[in-house]
Amino acid sequence: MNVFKLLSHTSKAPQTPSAQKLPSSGAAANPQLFGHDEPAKSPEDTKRTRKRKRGPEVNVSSAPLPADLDFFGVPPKATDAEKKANTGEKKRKRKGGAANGATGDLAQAEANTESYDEDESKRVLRLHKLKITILEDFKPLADKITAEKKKKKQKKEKAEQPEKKKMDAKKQLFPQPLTSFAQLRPRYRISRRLEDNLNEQAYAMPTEVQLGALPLLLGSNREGTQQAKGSADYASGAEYGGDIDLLTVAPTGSGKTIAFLIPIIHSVLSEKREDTTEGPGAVVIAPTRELASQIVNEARKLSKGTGLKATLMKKGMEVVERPQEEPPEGGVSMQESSDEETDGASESDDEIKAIPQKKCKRRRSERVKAAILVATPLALLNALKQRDGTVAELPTVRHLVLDEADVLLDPLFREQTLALWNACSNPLLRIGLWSATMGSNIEALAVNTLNQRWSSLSTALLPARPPFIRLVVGLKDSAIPNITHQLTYAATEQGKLLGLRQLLHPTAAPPSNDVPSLRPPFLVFTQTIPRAIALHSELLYDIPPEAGGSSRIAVLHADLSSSARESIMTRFRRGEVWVLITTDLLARGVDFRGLNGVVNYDVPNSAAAYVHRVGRTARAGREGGVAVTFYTQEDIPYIKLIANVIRASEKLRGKSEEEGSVKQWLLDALPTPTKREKQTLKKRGVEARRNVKDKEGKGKARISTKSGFERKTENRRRGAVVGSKNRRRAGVEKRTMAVGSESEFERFDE
Ligand SMILES: Nc1ncnc2c1ncn2[C@@H]1O[C@H](COP(=O)(O)OP(=O)(O)OP(=O)(O)O)[C@@H](O)[C@H]1O
Repeated sequence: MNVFKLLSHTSKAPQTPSAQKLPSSGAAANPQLFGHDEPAKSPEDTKRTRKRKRGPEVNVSSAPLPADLDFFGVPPKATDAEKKANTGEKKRKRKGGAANGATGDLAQAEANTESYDEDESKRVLRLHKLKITILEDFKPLADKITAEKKKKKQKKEKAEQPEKKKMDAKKQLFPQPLTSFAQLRPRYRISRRLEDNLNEQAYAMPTEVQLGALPLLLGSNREGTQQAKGSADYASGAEYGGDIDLLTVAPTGSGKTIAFLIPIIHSVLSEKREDTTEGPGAVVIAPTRELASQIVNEARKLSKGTGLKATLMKKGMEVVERPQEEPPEGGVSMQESSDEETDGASESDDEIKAIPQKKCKRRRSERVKAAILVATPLALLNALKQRDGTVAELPTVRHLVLDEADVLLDPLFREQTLALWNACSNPLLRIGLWSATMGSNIEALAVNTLNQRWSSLSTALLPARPPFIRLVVGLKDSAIPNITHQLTYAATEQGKLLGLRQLLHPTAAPPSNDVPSLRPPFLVFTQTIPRAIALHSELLYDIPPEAGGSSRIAVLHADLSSSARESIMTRFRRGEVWVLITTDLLARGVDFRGLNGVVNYDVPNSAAAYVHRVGRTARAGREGGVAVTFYTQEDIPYIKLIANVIRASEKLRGKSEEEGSVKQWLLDALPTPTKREKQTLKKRGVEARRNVKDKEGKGKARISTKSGFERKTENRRRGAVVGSKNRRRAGVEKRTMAVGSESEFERFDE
């Protein structure tokens, strides 16, 4: 019997394994999460139907749509404007292709790229659940601070500022949406190589975040600017010409990486800075080495053949000119320690290790010559730290991107990240903060930091201060709607192990009506490194040798060497490893395209952590991703945080309260954690699981460190010894029975 059948809460109707479409079965025809069941209207259509209702709620798993509305399986119908632009491009290619940046071609293409009018832009943005707001607009203020002689006038104007700020603070923007990648070159004049490199990825259409962020970051277009000037109410954002600071909150797996890389590459290429030995033009910070290296790969694919280089910050690299120095007495070499990067997980504090001094002799360092540098915060900070403890400046950096900005500005990394932000001393620095989750405190911190930086600059010679804009896709801080969630009460640690084994051996317990099947490859998350290691040894022999045995299961955590981490990542990506047990090290940003599911063996320590962990599956619009979360008695005080996220995600999918997996009675029954409890949980995780063993060496939260196979073999051996003893004893007994009956009771004492 499937013991979890009665205890599980699952969010989706049953599916037989054969009927189930899995993320591993390939890319989705449409990577968008919202609004792709409605075609984009051509500008002409819009004129005909000015007023329209909002698009219907998206139901990703809905029944087949009528042919004229089924835009899921086929590329979207191009608007007339796009068709013309595409035809123009094709004609140009047929002619043999003009030189890169040929203005005649571009002018032609540009002329063919009609823009959406105000109503249509608003409709498309709303349909795709994009909300773009100006958090701080300094333009009117900065325009007025022009010269000394206007001081008197300034005083009066300053008095009006608060009112102005208030009015501007909530201003919404409706930029021209980017509904096809073919619009990039004619509208924003991106380089031919960049366009070709993007085309090589064969993305059918932009995702929601790309649809909104690329027009904002790539700047103005002729029509957009005219519209912006022509209408007082219509704010397209084009007047900022791409010169903005941007905070983006968009779902996991929605393609944020290329949304920030394309504008960076375009900008660096436009600057045509020949000498990259002065320092990088753009820096991207990510919380883990795995994510940083993935971003570098993406950047390299997009910048292939452009002459622009992207590099991962590694041990021994120099970013700025520093005098060759011996490490301080008994101290730690910054260069050496930079490789011991943290993972953003609760145990990361333990991971910054001291290196014995004899290892600290600094080699002659390699100087970074790349235009785009991708690094983890500690690695870059260590490379910038000078002997006197100060941090060297990076004046060449014009673009700073904080990927997973909320964790980078969380107390764990905050100091390091802010130090790097401040080290980017170029007054024209533009910042991008990107994540799938963003607390309001992070937003406030970003605004504060921007204000402080601006007030420390001598602004007289600077252009107007750029606005700080926020782009939100979908529902903020929620899990993507195309995942099937399963919240399972396992009561105890043993219950969790049993549950995981049932997932590993689906034939032993065929998927019931309530429990979706979880096919490898999948990730298993634990709270700490020791628990990941223990769970790995427990399950090591669970996969039969015919299927590859112990080589199919691996553990990845921050205590492993970087080469071991890299090798496990490669084996998992290649499909050689099927089940990867890990900590929150892999919870954020890491993109395993065909990952079928995620198991939260230990409950994540915040709602945001849940959103990121489960977001490793069902990426780029793929269907069939499953997220299983086991909870025990110890988790009950906190599980409501997770139940709420699941409820919100199901609502986004169009499920009613009755259809959803998390029922109202469960939410009513679960306690609501206090603010303090939430903070403690985030910092330390569930206390009972911190110590693997209690005083008696057992512990409720203990995962046996012996594999099931080893234990079985041991038990069998022990059984055989006992059996042979018993048999021997039985023989002796028989003989002694014959001698005297009192000997019969002696056995009971043994
Ligand atoms: N327009 C697109 N069409 C199809 N796939 C896309 C598109 N853009 C990006 N992708 C793919 O989507 C996947 C996820 O992209 P990416 O890693 O950038 O997501 P993300 O938004 O940064 O996610 P996370 O929040 O988890 O970091 C990648 O495999 C990427 O190649």
